[in-house]
Amino acid sequence: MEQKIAYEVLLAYFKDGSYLNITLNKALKADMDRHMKNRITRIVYGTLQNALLLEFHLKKFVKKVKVSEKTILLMGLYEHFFMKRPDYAIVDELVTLARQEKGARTASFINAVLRHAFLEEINFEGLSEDEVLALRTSHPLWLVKMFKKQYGQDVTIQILEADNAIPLRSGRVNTLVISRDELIKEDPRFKRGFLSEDGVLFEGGNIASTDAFKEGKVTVQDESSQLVARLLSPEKGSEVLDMCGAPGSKTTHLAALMENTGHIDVYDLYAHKEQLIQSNLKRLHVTNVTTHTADSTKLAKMLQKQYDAILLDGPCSGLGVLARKPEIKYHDSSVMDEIIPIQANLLENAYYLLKNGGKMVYSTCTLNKKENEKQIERFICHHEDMERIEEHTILPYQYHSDGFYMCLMRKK
Ligand SMILES: C[S@@+](CC[C@H](N)C(=O)[O-])C[C@H]1O[C@@H](n2cnc3c(N)ncnc32)[C@H](O)[C@@H]1O
Repeated sequence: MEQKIAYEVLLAYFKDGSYLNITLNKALKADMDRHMKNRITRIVYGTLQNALLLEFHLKKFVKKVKVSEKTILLMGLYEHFFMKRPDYAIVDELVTLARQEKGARTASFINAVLRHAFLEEINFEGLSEDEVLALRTSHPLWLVKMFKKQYGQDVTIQILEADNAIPLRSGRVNTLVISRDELIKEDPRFKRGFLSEDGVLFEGGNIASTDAFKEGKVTVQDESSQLVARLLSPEKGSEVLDMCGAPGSKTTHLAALMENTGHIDVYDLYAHKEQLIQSNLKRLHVTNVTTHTADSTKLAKMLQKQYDAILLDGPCSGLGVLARKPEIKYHDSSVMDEIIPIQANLLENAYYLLKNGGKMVYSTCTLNKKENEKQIERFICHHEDMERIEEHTILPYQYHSDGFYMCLMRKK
């Protein structure tokens, strides 16, 4: 049963590029046993996080496989090398799965390949140090080289290893409705987080299936992402702009910090995403926000007003969230080059929309310094009246959280 569910989630990713976290959350039913949910999650995430390494080993035994066969074989190799389950149990379960899904011929093929592949260790002979590191941690070589250049060898190794950890199930208590202590008392499956003062960690599977979530007492948000709204800390009663807001995690946090006073305008490029923000506003009892669909690179020309506080949590390469979204590391690196000028353009718009004496936060969930520190250095260079107040990079291994960059600035 577990193998079949994990197989279906992984196959949907390998075949159609579906979002892993969305298909997995749909597959984990509320009435499933907690240990079963954990095992399925581990097989799904572990297999995809380690896919480059597992494919490297697999290529020694088969040259061409169908996507359904590849999915089963990678699962088997993951369970053998990382979960250390007995080989006979892995083969038995996966051969049965292959027979049910694809018939007797596929089952005997899977049986033969797994038995051979389990007999050998993974062999990196003849590869460079960087190539071995890239394969061992299943990251593309360009990314390993980029991190090494920007962070040095030791930090890079820790980042790459943290990218292969199973992410925590983190949430943010909605202080408009309940305090963190009260929530934990109501449902003891929630524990205090250790990074954000609004953070909780959940040990019962999917937070979105709890009553607390449905009643708007808690929302799904990584703890490092929760530090962003607190860094901006808008005053009660102030005018706030959130330039890239969907699905609204930080907008709703800003609203909670403002205790539903003042006003927040939130924008996103896509109409369907504006609806996501609206449904989160409703669920989380937020009443001081107006949503808009527009391109925020054109906002300074469109709007006549200026704001006391601005959040720019824009598009980025997502290299801080590889544990949660391992599929990102297999994307083409050219995406990054396209994003950098868009981020610079969004920053320019933020500058013109900010009042003198106003504050803004620029944040990303990436660790690429060209999108973070370097982007802000260039921005500040162009605007002498902008002052950098605080800048933080959270690396994913430090708190078992997403990696995040955030910078608080003030306009003089
Ligand atoms: C990192 S996500 C924002 C997450 C959000 N702040 C939250 O905490 O839930 C970046 C968002 O920027 C939006 N976006 C990208 N380009 C944009 C643009 N030119 N104008 C407005 N929104 C944009 C994307 O649709 C995406 O929803």
